[in-house]
Amino acid sequence: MESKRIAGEKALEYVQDGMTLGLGTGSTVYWTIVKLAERVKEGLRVRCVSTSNDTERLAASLGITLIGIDRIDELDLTIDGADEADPALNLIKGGGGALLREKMVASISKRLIIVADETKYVDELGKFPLPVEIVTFGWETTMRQLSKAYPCTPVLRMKDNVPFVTDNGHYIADCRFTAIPGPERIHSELNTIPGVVENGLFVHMADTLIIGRSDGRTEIRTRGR
Ligand SMILES: O=C(CO)[C@H](O)[C@H](O)COP(=O)(O)O
Repeated sequence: MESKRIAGEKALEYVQDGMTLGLGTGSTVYWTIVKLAERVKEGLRVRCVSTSNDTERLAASLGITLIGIDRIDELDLTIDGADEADPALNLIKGGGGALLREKMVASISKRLIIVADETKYVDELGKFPLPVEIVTFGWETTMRQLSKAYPCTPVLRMKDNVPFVTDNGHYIADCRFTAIPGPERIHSELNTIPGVVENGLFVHMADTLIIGRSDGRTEIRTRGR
């Protein structure tokens, strides 16, 4: 928890007065949001777009100003978490089920900063099952299509013994790969399968990765442009 807190709070150094921000989802960005709320109470002026109902509730409860995504064309900065990040800063996201809104928000952000503890930084993506958001209609068919197209085993995500439903009313298929050596190709191909809404690969999207270490230090990695 401490390394998540360190990473999450460090991201505040990139936030400036007057910015419009994207707020990610999860237990690391939680610390960013709590710290942001402290700064807002001290007078920082920001407007934020949230990536999930959970984040919206948290941010609103802490007095952060929220606006709908449709009210803006571009965000100055989005801060979000990740389930895995590789040296090229490609990511697996969606462990919390918010990948669709997270990707939409990231796609209109001038800069995407990822906050994560050191366990998330990997040489190659793929140990964490890749979350794929799928429509509920014909979900078993979509899962069969996924396992025909890729060397992966899709498992329907469950919560409290019933299928987990995303904020958008969809299911999640967690796809177990042994490795994802070519994330670019898989990322674009996956979304061509009918029934797939979006997948949790974020390719060439993150600009900066803030890694929180268990020894209390942070490490910053930046994507080469
Ligand atoms: O992608 C996500 C939610 O959809 C999260 O950012 C990801 O799962 C990381 O979460 P945490 O910071 O709790 O480890």
